[in-house]
Order: sequence, then C-alpha cells, then structure tokens
Amino acid sequence: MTLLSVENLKKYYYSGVFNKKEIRAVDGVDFEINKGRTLGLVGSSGCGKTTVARTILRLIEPTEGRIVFEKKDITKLRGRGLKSLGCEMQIIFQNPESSLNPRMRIYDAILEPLRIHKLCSADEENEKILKLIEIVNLNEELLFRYPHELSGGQLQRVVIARILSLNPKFIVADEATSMLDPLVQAQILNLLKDLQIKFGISYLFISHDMDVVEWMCDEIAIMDKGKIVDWK
Ligand SMILES: Nc1ncnc2c1ncn2[C@@H]1O[C@H](COP(=O)(O)OP(=O)(O)OP(=O)(O)O)[C@@H](O)[C@H]1O
Repeated sequence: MTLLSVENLKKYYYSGVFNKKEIRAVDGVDFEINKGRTLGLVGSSGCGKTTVARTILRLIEPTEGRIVFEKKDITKLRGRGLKSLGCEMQIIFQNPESSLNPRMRIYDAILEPLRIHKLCSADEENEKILKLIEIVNLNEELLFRYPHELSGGQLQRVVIARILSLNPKFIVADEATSMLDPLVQAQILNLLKDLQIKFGISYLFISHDMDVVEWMCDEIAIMDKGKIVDWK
C-alpha cells in the first residue's frame, strides 16, 4: 500500500542579482514508497538528494510537482495541516548534535516534543520517556546527562527516541549513520530496521555508502544532476 508518492518533483534555485543563474537541484523526480518499506536514494554530492528530502517534508517549497502522503495531496498544505504533518514525517540528520540543545539534559530533550505536541498527560510523561529509551536501547543512567557527555551512537538513539515519541509513519534518514564507526553504524541500522518491523515505518534512506544502502533498502533510486537515472 502506497504511503508516499512523488510526482514530477522539481526544485530550482536562482542565484546572482544581475545574471540570474538557474540551479536545477531537483529536476522531475517520481517515486513511490509503500508502507513499511525503505527506498534508498544515492548519488554523488550535489545531485539533489537532500533537496528531494527537504521538499517532501515541506521544509522547502517545490517549484513544481505533487507530493501525496496517505492519499492526501500535501504539496500546498499550510497552517495546522502542515504542523500535524510535521509529526508524521520526520528526519534524522547526519550530526545528532545539530538536533539537540546542548544545554538540555537528555530527559528534557525527549520530553520536549511530548510537551509541545501534548502527546501525554503530566502523569504519564515519566513512564513514556522510560518506554522510549527502552525501545531505542538507551541506558536509563544517561537520562540526566547533557549531549556532550554521550557518544555519537548514543546521541543518535536520543534523536530517534524523540522522533518516535511523535509516532511517525515516514522517516528520512539523511546520511544518518555516516559519522559513526562501523560497529555503531550497524547497531543503529539494525535499530531502524527493528522499528520498521515494530511500527511499520517507511524510510527514505539517503547515503553515499552503496553497501549500507543495499543492506538497508528494498529499492534503490540513483540520482544524477537532479534526476533519477537508474533503479536497483
Ligand atoms: N538554498 C540553496 N540555494 C541555492 N542552491 C542550492 C541550495 N540548496 C542546494 N542547492 C544546490 O542544489 C544542488 C543539490 O543540492 P543537495 O544538497 O540537494 O545535494 P545532495 O545530493 O544532497 O548533496 P550532498 O550529498 O553533498 O549532501 C547543489 O548544486 C546545491 O549547491
């Protein structure tokens, strides 16, 4: 069953004041992702992978095309609709520290989205946080530490716990494990796969590492100069 479909997606940038130069970052991309499946997006640096992801998540406006999520056209969604879409579609970046406030203890970092989106009552907060860290295999002792006191792998688990609190249906992993050493990378990838099985999450998995993509993904789209040029 299709969760997300992207039709003729384009994102052009314009640079220069006098001699306007057109940059076709994404130039007519089509794909579908089914529920509980993973699509890999690979290609050389600058081919448009991150732009595809940010456009789908409505973090940037597409120049042209249509994005359909759960049978709903979300291309022009605004206001409250866009806010609730923000829970269902999430992104994990390469550097977990960029997603976490350095002055906020881990406990509060996981609590923050629960409070912002009013996802549980005050009485349920503690239990919910303990449940989330159990799901991502994070030790309870780490809850009262600050981000700089955790390793890259532990931080990525915190980021995943925060995201999971929102019950997402779709997650973009944008080079999410490429800064981690191979053993930790394998652990995080296994965690993402487990979460997919448990919660039926769909992923758009962006990476330079073809071995990782082949292991992680059901289907792979290869991008070049803003277009999908091959499928695997
Ligand atoms: N805000 C912007 N303004 C102008 N050009 C941009 C902007 N964002 C991206 N681009 C350009 O769009 C193209 C695609 O960039 P994008 O970051 O999507 O590529 P990528 O495949 O994700 O690269 P990488 O693997 O290095 O992250 C590049 O030529 C980039 O310079």
